[in-house]
Amino acid sequence: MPDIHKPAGFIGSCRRSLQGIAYSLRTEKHLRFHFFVAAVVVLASAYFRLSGVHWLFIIYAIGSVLVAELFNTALESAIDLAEPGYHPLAGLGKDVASGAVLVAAIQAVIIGIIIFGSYIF
Ligand SMILES: Nc1ncnc2c1ncn2[C@@H]1O[C@H](COP(=O)(O)OP(=O)(O)OP(=O)(O)O)[C@@H](O)[C@H]1O
Repeated sequence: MPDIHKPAGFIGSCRRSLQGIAYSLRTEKHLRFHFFVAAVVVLASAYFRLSGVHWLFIIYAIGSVLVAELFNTALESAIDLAEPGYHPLAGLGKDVASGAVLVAAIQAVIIGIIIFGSYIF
C-alpha cells in the first residue's frame, strides 16, 4: 500500500496522473472511442492542412472531450466508493457528469462541422 501522504514530487505526480489515464483507458470504452476519434480528427486536420487558428480550435475541442471523460471517470469512481448501493443522488451525480461529456462532445462536433465544412465545401 503506497503512502498517500508522502509528497510524490513532480515526476511522481506525473506518473500517477498517467496511471490514472491508463486506468481510465482500460476501464472506459467511451474514453477509448473518444481517443480513437481524436486520432482520426488529427489525421484529417493534417490531411486538410488546417490553418494555425483552426488547429487551435480542433485541439481545444479534443481536449474538452477527453478532460470531460476523465472527470466523468473520476466522479464515477468517487460515487461508487461513497455509495456502493442504490441512491438517487448517486445516479443523479453520474448523470450530470455524463451530461458534461455530452455537452463537450456536441461542442466538438459543431466545431468540426464548421471547420472541416469550410475546407470540404
Ligand atoms: N449507485 C447508484 N444509484 C442510483 N443510480 C445509479 C447508481 N450508479 C449508477 N446509477 C445509474 O446508472 C447509470 C449508469 O451507471 P454506471 O455506473 O454503469 O455508469 P457507466 O455506464 O459506466 O457510465 P458511462 O457510460 O458514462 O461510463 C448512471 O448514469 C445512473 O443513472
